[in-house]
Amino acid sequence: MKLAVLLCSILAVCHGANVKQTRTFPNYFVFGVGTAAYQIEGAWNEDGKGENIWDYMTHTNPSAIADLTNGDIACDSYHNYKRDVEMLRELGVSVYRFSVSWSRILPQGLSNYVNEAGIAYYNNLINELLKYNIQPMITIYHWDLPQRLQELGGFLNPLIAEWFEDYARIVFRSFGDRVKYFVTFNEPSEVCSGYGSLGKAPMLNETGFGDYLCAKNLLLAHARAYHLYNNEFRPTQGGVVGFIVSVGSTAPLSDSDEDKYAVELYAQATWGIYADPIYSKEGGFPKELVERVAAKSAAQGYSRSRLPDFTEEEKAFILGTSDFFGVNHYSGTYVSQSLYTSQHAIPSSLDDIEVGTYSPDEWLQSASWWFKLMPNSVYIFLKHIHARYPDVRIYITENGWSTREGIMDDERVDYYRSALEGVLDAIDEGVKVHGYLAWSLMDNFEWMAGYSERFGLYEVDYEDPNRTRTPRKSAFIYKNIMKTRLIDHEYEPESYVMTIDEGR
Ligand SMILES: C[C@H]1O[C@@H](Oc2ccc([N+](=O)[O-])cc2)[C@H](O)[C@@H](O)[C@H]1O
Repeated sequence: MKLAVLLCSILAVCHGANVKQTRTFPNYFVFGVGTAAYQIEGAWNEDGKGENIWDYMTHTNPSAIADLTNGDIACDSYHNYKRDVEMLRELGVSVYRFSVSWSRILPQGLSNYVNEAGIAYYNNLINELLKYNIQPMITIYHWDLPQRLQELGGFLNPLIAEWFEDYARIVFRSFGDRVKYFVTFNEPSEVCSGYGSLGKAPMLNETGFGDYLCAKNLLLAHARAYHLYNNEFRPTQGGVVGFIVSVGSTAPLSDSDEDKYAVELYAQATWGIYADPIYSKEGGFPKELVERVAAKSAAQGYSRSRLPDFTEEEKAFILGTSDFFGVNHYSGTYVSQSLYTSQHAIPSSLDDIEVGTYSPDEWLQSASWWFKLMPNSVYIFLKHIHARYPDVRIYITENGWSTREGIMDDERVDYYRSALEGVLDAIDEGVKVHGYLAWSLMDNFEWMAGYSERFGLYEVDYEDPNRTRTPRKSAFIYKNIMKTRLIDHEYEPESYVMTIDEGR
């Protein structure tokens, strides 16, 4: 036992190195990393790829992005995918989550024309991964809708469910013989924020309408793809299909019943709206949210609720359509009814529930304005999901920390160590967490923040035409955690030269 750990056990007061150090991750637990197509691929118009809503938005409205950049080249993974797989081997991950670009596969979004060069690119990547025993996890949709479909209304058009089903069929048919983990949608809240705010493409800003309509259509699209897999592909391919929700951690600002209820309302409005229809016992949108939006809509003079509800048939069609709960987690906040101010956009979902949030100044600020470190946040959100849906199998599909440029990223090292302690704490208490995928394999195009925020285990040099990737300190630390299956707070890399371990 190392000296610091020994002292810790004697004093029983630990900071960083602590008595839990020997806890190991269970055998069933998988580790990996994630990326997304628009954020890394580049080659925005190469080999027949069609335009998507991020191409369109960044080209027609460059000032929407903090540093006026775009994903035209990004990490150039379209040409560098073999180096990406080499990095995965260096790290020793067992799962790589990446997304496929709808408009690289179907340039116009619709299934009449398949771009074989796009299919070939993903086949090459998948085959390279499997050569080294790395399991691919495909996200079918990570925010990059073909522009043509946006011109037809995008997620505001109920036909999106059919368009998505057709696209998913091509993905399952092309890759499902080798890929056993699929995710239909990454973070519906962020997809739909593109229809209810200026925060994401296509920046429609139909607040309190567009986001709700998108939620309904997206859930129906997801369910169609899930049933399609069940009926046509699962019998021969035998994989799993999940859905990824972004869940922040929350705590009531005070012990009052109002603030405890505010936690519930906030959960309903920010993630229950997407998760309850699939994972709850009864299905459908969360009850109080439905009531509140209906009441607010009536008070605002609308003759029907701005939240279009499901029919009973639709509820049944969506309920249970996920084989696991994929969760992306970053920030946390205190919530309270007393913090609500009527300065929220009206109408909007936060105005509908009349709840406000607060993150103390003492919480460490990441490089992303929206992301402060709430103490114990990973444990808190895992317990919250478990309490809401006790039987569900959870995979943390994204978690990480943003910094500016620099290789010695001790903040990120501390972040990963304490996040993974939170995972172990939750597992100890019966939460069914089966995997953890760090965000991200490498720095990439961080949506509205461009390249100004960095989430990578590997730093990417955007000045270099080859987009050289260099491992950060956190890459060595995460590698050691995956290799030993425990969190050694004392571990320091012997050198900062990355190699591939035998057998990887
Ligand atoms: C850094 C990754 O963020 C994911 O999306 C978000 C965005 C905003 C929040 N939030 O809590 O405010 C959480 C997650 C996204 O899926 C991924 O692509 C990365 O950009």
